[in-house]
Amino acid sequence: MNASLTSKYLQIQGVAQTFKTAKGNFPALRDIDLTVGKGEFVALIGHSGCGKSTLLNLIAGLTTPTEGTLICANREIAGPGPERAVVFQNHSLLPWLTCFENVYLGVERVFGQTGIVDGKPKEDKAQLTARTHAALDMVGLSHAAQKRPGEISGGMKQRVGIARALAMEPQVLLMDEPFGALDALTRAKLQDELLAIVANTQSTVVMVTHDVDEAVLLSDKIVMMTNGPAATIGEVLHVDLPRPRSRVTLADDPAYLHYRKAVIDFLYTRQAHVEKH
Ligand SMILES: Nc1ncnc2c1ncn2[C@@H]1O[C@H](COP(=O)(O)OP(=O)(O)OP(=O)(O)O)[C@@H](O)[C@H]1O
Repeated sequence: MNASLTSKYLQIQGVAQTFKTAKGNFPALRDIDLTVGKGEFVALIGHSGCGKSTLLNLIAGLTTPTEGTLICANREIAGPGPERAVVFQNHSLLPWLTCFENVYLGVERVFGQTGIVDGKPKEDKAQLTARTHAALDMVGLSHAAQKRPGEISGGMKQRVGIARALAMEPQVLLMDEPFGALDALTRAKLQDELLAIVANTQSTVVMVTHDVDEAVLLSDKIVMMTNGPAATIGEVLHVDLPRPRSRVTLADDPAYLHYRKAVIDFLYTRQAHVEKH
């Protein structure tokens, strides 16, 4: 892969999104320009309603922009694709299937179809099963493969959602507040697991979060968004902390505290949220 494609793997150019509502047009996003390099970890942070999920959905190809273009690996994003997998906050597992079956479903869709998918030929059942087990193993859930979502904890369900996305071997992992609904300890554990997995898979990640510490700990770039309506990118903070990162070591690292303060200043001083009544 050439250097220019590596540094401009994901390109968002002049993107705007306006929704048609009963009360007329609602401009959610305007003038979004962003470049993400291959293997970069990017956090989208901003106050509630500023358009983080709207931007993520555009990258996922679940919606199309009113203006502008999104490009992934030199190709315009025209819809969802197996190279971009999404992990939602509420894990969205099918309750009647086991953890194994929930992951297998996605694996089969990407690698089990007849014909050539993403340059790879069709795989047989044994190969699909092996892929599924490998993904569950990566998130430490081999022991729960035969359990149904109703029989496991929230953190475990979230892990299944991550395993399902990872099993598709996506080039880009899109995560919409994946740990938002979890308690602080489970959240910390999954953040550490995600750091290790991404270091291993070299995936490009775009993650929506509300959590300043999560953004600084995980990211290479923090994209800070202004308040809506017509939200845009206020500032991009480059986080140059060496990897692997340890939350314990970083807790009193001056560079970490500097990045943390920069995000807090942006959110609570420059973009102080004004509640609308
Ligand atoms: N389909 C839609 N139709 C109309 N308005 C929408 C639609 N989707 C989102 N919006 C509006 O666009 C704005 C951005 O929404 P979005 O969900 O992207 O924000 P967010 O930053 O992800 O919020 P949160 O952090 O609370 O999840 C909000 O004002 C929302 O009400």
